[in-house]
Amino acid sequence: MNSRALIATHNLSKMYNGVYRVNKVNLAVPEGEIFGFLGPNGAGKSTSLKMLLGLIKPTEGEVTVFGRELAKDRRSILKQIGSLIESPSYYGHLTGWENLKIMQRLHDAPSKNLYEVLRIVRLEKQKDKRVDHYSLGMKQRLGIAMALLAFPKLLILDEPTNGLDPAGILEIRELIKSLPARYGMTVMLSSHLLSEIEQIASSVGIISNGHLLFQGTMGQLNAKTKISISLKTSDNQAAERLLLKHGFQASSSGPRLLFDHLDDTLTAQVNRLLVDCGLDVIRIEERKKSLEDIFLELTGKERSL
Ligand SMILES: Nc1ncnc2c1ncn2[C@@H]1O[C@H](COP(=O)(O)OP(=O)(O)OP(=O)(O)O)[C@@H](O)[C@H]1O
Repeated sequence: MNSRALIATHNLSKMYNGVYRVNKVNLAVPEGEIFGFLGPNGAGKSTSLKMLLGLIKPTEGEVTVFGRELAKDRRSILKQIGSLIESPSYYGHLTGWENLKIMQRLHDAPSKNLYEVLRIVRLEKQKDKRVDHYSLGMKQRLGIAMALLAFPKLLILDEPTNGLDPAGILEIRELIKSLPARYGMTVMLSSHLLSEIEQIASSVGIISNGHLLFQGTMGQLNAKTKISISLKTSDNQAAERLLLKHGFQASSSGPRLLFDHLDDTLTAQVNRLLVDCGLDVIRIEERKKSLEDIFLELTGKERSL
């Protein structure tokens, strides 16, 4: 990654009851990006995020944020991070405004920020309602407003769209996406949904069973999706032998022959070779390995270890 890593971890690990739930994770979250931390339930996302925020102590490894070691400079680092981990904490009997006011004083943030964050999360009209009477989506937006109050350089959000309805998800997604350009923030957020990360993140880290399996830009992850040509003939075994003689290696057998890296010209050549040798070509299909396939492949492999 080209830009500076705002968060970097070195062999970050956490053991619970003799089992490593986070295992030698080396994260590099680039500045100014939205970094999606993706993994199935129980993969170790929340545990990792809690270590980044100094909420729990790593069993091993180090966390560096803004180029400074978290263990040595905890207070000043945490002052510049906004976060929402698990459900937002608030006083239900107080209004949204009163809750924000408490946070604003705690953070020593300018009071004009109160209006600004309310506007960003679109809670201006409900600010005088008791939070007990808020919908789940409103509570989540209040949580994000609290995390934004001091306009931190870094925002860490654990499953921010969890439990929201589709309209709420869309709204929060658009809001988060606007933060790097509008306020120069770096955002790290976790999700167990590939579709969510795909739509929001510019960089991604994939974790499963405590291991970081992939880290890079969304473009690098997308580059792993590949097109293959699937072939069905009147005699697949004969076709496979014939094509191999001409330098075409099938990547998998079964009812279809699969070939990687066949462009249009080579596909036409394969077709001609088969027909010329008296083999009927019944189907030629293009198959694209989706991101979902790759995600399942990555996490599935890990599961079977
Ligand atoms: N305090 C704890 N004590 C013991 N085990 C824990 C503790 N916290 C988490 N774990 C275990 O560590 C593993 C990772 O949990 P974690 O909450 O980090 O996963 P996650 O990726 O955030 O998934 P989810 O989305 O389901 O929360 C799980 O198996 C969980 O049961």
